[in-house]
Amino acid sequence: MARRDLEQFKVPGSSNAFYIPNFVSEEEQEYLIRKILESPRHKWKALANRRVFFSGGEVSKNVLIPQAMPSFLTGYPNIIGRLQDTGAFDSSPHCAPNHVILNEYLPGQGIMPHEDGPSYHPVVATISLGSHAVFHYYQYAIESDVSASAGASLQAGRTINPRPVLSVLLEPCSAIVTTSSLYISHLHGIQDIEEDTVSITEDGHAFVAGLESPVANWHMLSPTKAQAMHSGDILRRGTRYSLTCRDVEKVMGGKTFLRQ
Ligand SMILES: O=C(O)CCC(=O)C(=O)O
Ligand SMILES: [Fe+2]
Repeated sequence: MARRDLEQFKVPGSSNAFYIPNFVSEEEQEYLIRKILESPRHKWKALANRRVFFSGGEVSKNVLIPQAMPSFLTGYPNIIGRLQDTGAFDSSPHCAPNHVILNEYLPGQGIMPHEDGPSYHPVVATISLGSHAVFHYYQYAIESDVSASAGASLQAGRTINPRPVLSVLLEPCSAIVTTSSLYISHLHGIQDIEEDTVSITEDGHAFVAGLESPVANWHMLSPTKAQAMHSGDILRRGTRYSLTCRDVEKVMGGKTFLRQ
């Protein structure tokens, strides 16, 4: 696949988020989901609100203990190589993701606002399969800002401003790349609801019901899907798989460990 210029996929309203629709084809999506479902049951870890499995190894104390990735990531359809071709990992230590967390969400499941933490180089590429998600980026509240703290949740003792700074609609087959400060100093999450309702203003801006923040990548969605959507349309969630691909900076057996 030809090298893609990430700049053309920049999400309006942020210089650190890039949305790539149709990153994989429908056929590739079908194949990936089949391979994911064929993965041995013991590889999955059940969490309170989703199931996960780790590819590329385990991360312990910020260090990756590496293991081979499954061929659906490195062979056909070569997700890792395709991500390298975006240039997103050009300045990461291994110039490619070496760790992939696969998440499975059933309708009604989500992920609380969180940070991905310091084990990783500050770039994450997330591929969505099987269903859409509305993905929000949040900021910590300034403690003196009383109105922002109303209804806010806490992460590691810090208050999160409940109003997202950026919201994007992730279509099945898409990739979103989050970098720099949006990775380092922001949080991200997906609400645990069964459906998302889109409202569209007369001037063509889309909002997700219940949230003040607009869908920042509305004009980047696959034309057929976005054009077919009307105000008040309900997007029912199905089972969604996400492949979250990152580069763990320190790898066991890597240069740092070989040095005597
Ligand atoms: O499923 C997603 O899109 C996000 C998952 C996530 O944030 C994570 O695995 O850290
Ligand atoms: Fe995350």
